[in-house]
Amino acid sequence: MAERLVARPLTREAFAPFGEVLQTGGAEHFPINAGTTERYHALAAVTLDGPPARAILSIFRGQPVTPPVRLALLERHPLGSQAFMPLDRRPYLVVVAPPGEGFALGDLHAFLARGDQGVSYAPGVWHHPLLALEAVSDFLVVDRDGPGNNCDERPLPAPVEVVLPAAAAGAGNEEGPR
Ligand SMILES: NC(=O)N[C@@H](O)C(=O)O
Ligand code: NI
Repeated sequence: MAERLVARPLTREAFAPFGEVLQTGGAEHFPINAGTTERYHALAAVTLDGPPARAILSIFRGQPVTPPVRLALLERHPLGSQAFMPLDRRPYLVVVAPPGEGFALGDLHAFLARGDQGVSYAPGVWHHPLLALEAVSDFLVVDRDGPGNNCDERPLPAPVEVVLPAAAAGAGNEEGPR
């Protein structure tokens, strides 16, 4: 019998122990380009620790998962942050646990992210690899490329199933607060 983990809506406050939420709502912003563009500034910083490395931008094309989603492992990137921004503006799942040498099932948190929200995992934060929902979905990913081991995987102590709260199941892509 798998442990049930209910996903809750992603908010900056709830995600703060794990990193930043990339969204326009609540962000510092100002007009640029003679007022033709609004800059939502410094939503997150890119962290590159360890040996000299570079920040790179990639696109991850994720196959969708169908809740209830059964998890078997988490991973972490001890030497750098990793950010995901949905390009198809579909909701997706984020599962995290605080940084540290390990984690217990009680340390896991699941979030349902809207299609207008990205996340940036702080270095060392345990997280599940990309969990797209509904359809094949592209994500812009910003993370560290360089020497040193920057990906540790750790099996869960027991199977976990992530379920969507009925209320959030229809979250879809409606925009967050602006
Ligand atoms: N391994 C890899 O590039 N992807 C994972 O880090 C992930 O978080 O999806
Ligand atoms: Ni990762």
